[in-house]
Amino acid sequence: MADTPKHYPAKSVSVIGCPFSGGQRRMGVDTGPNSLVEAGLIDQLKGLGWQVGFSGHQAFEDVNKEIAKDEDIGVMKNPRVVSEVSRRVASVVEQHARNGSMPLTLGGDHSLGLGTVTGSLRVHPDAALIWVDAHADINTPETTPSGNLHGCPVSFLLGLPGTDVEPFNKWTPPSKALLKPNSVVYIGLRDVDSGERKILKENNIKAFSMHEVDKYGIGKVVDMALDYVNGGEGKRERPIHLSFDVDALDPSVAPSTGTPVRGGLTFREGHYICEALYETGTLIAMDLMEVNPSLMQERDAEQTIAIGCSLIRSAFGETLL
Ligand SMILES: NC(=[NH2+])NCCC[C@H](N)C(=O)O
Ligand SMILES: [Mn+2]
Ligand SMILES: [Mn+2]
Repeated sequence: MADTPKHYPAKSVSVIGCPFSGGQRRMGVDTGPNSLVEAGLIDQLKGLGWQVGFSGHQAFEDVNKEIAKDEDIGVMKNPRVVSEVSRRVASVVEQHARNGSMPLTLGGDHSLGLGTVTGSLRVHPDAALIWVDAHADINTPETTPSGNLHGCPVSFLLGLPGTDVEPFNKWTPPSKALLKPNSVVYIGLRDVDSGERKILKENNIKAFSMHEVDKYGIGKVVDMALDYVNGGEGKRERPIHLSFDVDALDPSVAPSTGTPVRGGLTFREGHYICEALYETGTLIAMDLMEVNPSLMQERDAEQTIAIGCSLIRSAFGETLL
């Protein structure tokens, strides 16, 4: 059991609330971070023995104001706003990680993952990415069926063909991509677009879909994922950035999210992933994304917020016994 994280000097976490919804089209996901904090997340983390830094949510008002004016580029929706927010998030995450405090980013939509993972990799260039999601979020501006950039962050992180587009290439040019295809592992996939499927195959990207979760069980899947990124059975050293989209969970468990897909992770499977990653001591950052409290009924929203908090607690050391 890890007490001090292996890649940080102390149990210190910085909570980065990102009230942002411009990577998709449903209202309300920008209120996710505040709902998680209002539900008591900060004190819960303190209760687990962490020093918690939180001084209010990121101020994106000035960027958000530009949304109405932000014309499509090709099929991309809100490209300038998404790019600017990711750019800022990358530098905030980077600063906290450099100061020795683990960034915990609360979304907001998953386009924010472009920023969080970029920030992590600037400080921990050898980090691997574990992306827990119903979706692969690896569309490029050429393959995206929706134009919603929350379906694209991983392709930008990898600098795939098609991502050399303005305004993203101004600050994160594909030629300087920090993430390699063999440093990514997916868990929970079940809604992958045909263009994404091709990208996953061509780049040989490791993915455990719900089919593998059913076949092997979550314990084995997480072990295989960790063995893969660490390059050896039982090796647990490599820094890991966990990007958790709450829609990885089944909609019966986490209903208040913008793109729910049935057949997802159970309550325990979701928590198990977080617990197992905590146990390795190698987590260097976590994202909890796509909690949208304004969808569904109030009871559903409360349930989803509560689960967001408990997934985070599991990743920060809450145990059952
Ligand atoms: N982060 C998410 N919830 N992504 C959903 C993406 C859905 C679809 N693949 C798209 O590109 O539009
Ligand atoms: Mn998703
Ligand atoms: Mn996602």
